[in-house]
Amino acid sequence: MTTSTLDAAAILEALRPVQDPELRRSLVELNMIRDIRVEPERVAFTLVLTTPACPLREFIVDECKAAIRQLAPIETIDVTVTAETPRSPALPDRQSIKGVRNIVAISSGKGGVGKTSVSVNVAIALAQSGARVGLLDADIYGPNVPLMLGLQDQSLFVQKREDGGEDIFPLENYGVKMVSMGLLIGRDQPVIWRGPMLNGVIRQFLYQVQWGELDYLIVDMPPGTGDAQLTLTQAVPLAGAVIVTTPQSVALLDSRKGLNMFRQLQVPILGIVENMSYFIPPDLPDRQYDIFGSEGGETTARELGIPLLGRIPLEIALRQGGDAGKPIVVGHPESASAQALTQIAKTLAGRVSMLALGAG
Ligand SMILES: Nc1ncnc2c1ncn2[C@@H]1O[C@H](COP(=O)(O)OP(=O)(O)OP(=O)(O)O)[C@@H](O)[C@H]1O
Repeated sequence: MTTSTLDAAAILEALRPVQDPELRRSLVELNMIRDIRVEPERVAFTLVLTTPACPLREFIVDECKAAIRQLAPIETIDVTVTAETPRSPALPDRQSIKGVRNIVAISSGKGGVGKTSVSVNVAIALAQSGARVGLLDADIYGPNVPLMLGLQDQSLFVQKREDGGEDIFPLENYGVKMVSMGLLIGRDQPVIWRGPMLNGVIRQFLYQVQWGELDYLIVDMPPGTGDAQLTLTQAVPLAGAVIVTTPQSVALLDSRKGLNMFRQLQVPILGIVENMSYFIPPDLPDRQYDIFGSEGGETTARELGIPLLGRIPLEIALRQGGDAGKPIVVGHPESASAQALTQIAKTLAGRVSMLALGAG
């Protein structure tokens, strides 16, 4: 079959009924189909997704090919997939960070639930998908991000500007740019900052870092709902917040307090991540033990009307990866927890784009 009777306009019309499954709008109307080329016996075009981490990439490509083949039985259809991540809307009383399209807060009601592990692995998984990613470790009470990224022995480069201000340059590993309050404060210094002083530091920190162009800035928040959380939430326009819980704490009031804070400040809740959901023994990786029951996260998410972004098993390799500065999505991408984290990153990216395009 040749393509002699076809032109780019015909291809575009054939693709018009194909919808973005999440946005439920035509790919053509969303300007996601570009650069159509019709050659003898071959059609090629570029598909511009709304996030490099699109969870439905393959599905959309297949739908496009099927739609074109309904028009004519063309064997060779080459689709070049790229992405342009939309920018979260600006808010009148909040100051955006230059070059940063979407800021995502990772929070938890209490400490030790795995918030930092989720932040680090999700950031790397997004970078692995091709996104430009930054990670801001704002958890001054447990600044473990540098350790988990294998950057604990480095120091931040701070440069004085002519106007008297300072520029802070992020460190980078596994494709993720990172700054940590911990690196700035110094590891041996006790964190004695309170209220106003801490708030000033957080603000300085947000706007002085030279991130460059980022699709996502992941912020590892301090646990709970204190001053630091309020400052962060009120300073920058957040694309949304993720709440990390464990099966035991998911039903507790703690995490609901966090939800209420974000709701009151009009920050969209992107979803709940249930960590340490079940146990996978290292010597029997096909087994899974639901130590705490298996319904908690799902039930709570449903009750609260918030998506459950995913459940991450308790796996020794996850802790070991964090301790060794080689997070599990890098060290053991085949493991159940790495796959859960990668899927969470994709779902999250999809939600952020949906909200940015006003389709939440
Ligand atoms: N799914 C998991 N499987 C195994 N170990 C885990 C898992 N999630 C977290 N951990 C381990 O639990 C400990 C606490 O995790 P992490 O530091 O990510 O939690 P956090 O909520 O950020 O804590 P903090 O409040 O201290 O910042 C770490 O040693 C981490 O490696």
